[in-house]
Amino acid sequence: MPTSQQDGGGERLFHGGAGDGDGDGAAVAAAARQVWVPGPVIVGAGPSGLATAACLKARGVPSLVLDKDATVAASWRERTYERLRLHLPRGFCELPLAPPFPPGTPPYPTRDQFVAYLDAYARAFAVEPRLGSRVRAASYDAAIGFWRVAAVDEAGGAGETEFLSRWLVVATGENAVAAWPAEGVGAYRGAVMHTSSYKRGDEFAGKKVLVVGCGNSGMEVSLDLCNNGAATSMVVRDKIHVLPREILGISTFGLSVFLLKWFPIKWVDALLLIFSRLILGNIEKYGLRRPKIGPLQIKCSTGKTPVLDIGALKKIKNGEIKVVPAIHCFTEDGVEFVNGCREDFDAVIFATGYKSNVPSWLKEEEFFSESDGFPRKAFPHSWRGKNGLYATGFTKRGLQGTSYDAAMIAADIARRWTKSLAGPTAAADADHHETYIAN
Ligand SMILES: Cc1cc2nc3c(=O)[nH]c(=O)nc-3n(C[C@H](O)[C@H](O)[C@H](O)COP(=O)(O)OP(=O)(O)OC[C@H]3O[C@@H](n4cnc5c(N)ncnc54)[C@H](O)[C@@H]3O)c2cc1C
Ligand SMILES: NC(=O)C1=CN([C@@H]2O[C@H](COP(=O)(O)OP(=O)(O)OC[C@H]3O[C@@H](n4cnc5c(N)ncnc54)[C@H](OP(=O)(O)O)[C@@H]3O)[C@@H](O)[C@H]2O)C=CC1
Ligand SMILES: O=C(O)C(=O)Cc1c[nH]c2ccccc12
Repeated sequence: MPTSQQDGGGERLFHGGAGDGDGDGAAVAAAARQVWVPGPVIVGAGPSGLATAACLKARGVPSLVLDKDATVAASWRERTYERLRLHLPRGFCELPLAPPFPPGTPPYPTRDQFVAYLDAYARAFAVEPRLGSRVRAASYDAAIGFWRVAAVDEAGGAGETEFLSRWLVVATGENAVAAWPAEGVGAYRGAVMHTSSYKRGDEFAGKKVLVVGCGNSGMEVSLDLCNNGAATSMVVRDKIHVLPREILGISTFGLSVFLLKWFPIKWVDALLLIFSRLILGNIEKYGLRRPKIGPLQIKCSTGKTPVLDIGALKKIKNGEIKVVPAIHCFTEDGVEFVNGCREDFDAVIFATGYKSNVPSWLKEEEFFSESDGFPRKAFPHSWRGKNGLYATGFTKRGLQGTSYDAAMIAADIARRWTKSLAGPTAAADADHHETYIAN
């Protein structure tokens, strides 16, 4: 953690880098509380932030990781349900430079196993984020060539600190905040929650529950509710692709990655759909209409993930999970669907996805879009902006995208770091190079 020394009215601090112990360098300006960070500031201590810090560390670059929550990987620890497992095989979910999951880990690790993996990863690279530090605002100060990152101490004690750094890595994730339908729930009086708060189904035993949305969250939460004795309905308002998680004993994802090395995406999609039909049957008769475009093509062009079925489909087929159409409006005790039918529900669980929170704190609109909070450039160009701004974990490619970003960002910053140590002329050359590449 940083050292601090009182100097006149203001506090001047120096941060020695994550896990590097107390700092020993010069301080910067004399505002209320400012900390100069020699390496990059990374906002977010999820898989993306941890992987970037680890890759930087491996190249000898210190960094400061900030997270608003009290633990690393809080999205996984706090905002997922208990029975969640990774839906991609563990080999596709490992972070860079780390040994594989420990022996005995199942092919699809549980949430707790993944959290333990992330804890061990942070420990192995001695990444020690400054936790409970919520970034309220960040902006580039062109006059001094530094990012000003204002972070609030969530516990209240330390107030607000402004971190100053040459480099800012945005690692707050694609799933930073729950997305709710703009219409709200009107006069509805039952229980309402989002899947990010859903933990387990036992509190819903014997209740009538409506799950709104049929992505992987909607499907898996519906299955969990059903397994816990809730009478479950799931809103399917549009076309969706449901694929078996495995085909002929091979993970559908792994098989796709392999086939894509040899065949065009359209052929691979066609093959996936043939196998899905053979394994899952005709799912259209259960209200699950397939889009015309194939699942991988949709994933690539929009980022929308196909459902990888872990058992919900069986429950849909046997009627335990009831597929219902879009909601027209909420009533006091339930909903009216677009087909005019009304039904009462004890609880409504929104499985309506997530949003980036970047526009709420990053004062920059050239690289990040203010409308969706994602980099304007898509993978594989989404990792670097201008003036030392980087983004990791915004590729819509899961943890594999995270690993790619982390490696690219660390290599790029390490090159500039080395030049900055070599002196101002070399550092200016590095910046010139950045402009050249970016344009
Ligand atoms: C339920 C679920 C299951 C998934 N399963 C898989 C899978 O099996 N395989 C796969 O490859 N991908 C999967 N993904 C997609 C993706 O890999 C994960 O969402 C992953 O956690 C993304 O990591 P991240 O670090 O980018 O974001 P997060 O894990 O969300 O981390 C972001 C961090 O930023 C912090 N933060 C946010 N705002 C601020 C702020 N203003 N100041 C300070 N800190 C802030 C948050 O507290 C959080 O700790 C899944 C996603 C979800 C939602
Ligand atoms: N085991 C695992 O590894 C799991 C992984 N995940 C991953 O987490 C990420 C987020 O998934 P998820 O939370 O499912 O979010 P998604 O964004 O993937 O899905 C949201 C769903 O909600 C629907 N929806 C949105 N608004 C409404 C509305 N007003 N009425 C009805 N339906 C609505 C969408 O339908 P439409 O298409 O019509 O907009 C879509 O089907 C994904 O990457 C997913 O793969 C999630 C759960 C488990
Ligand atoms: O969980 C997710 O949504 C992911 O991003 C993982 C993922 C990346 N590419 C895919 C293709 C099909 C299914 C899941 C994924």
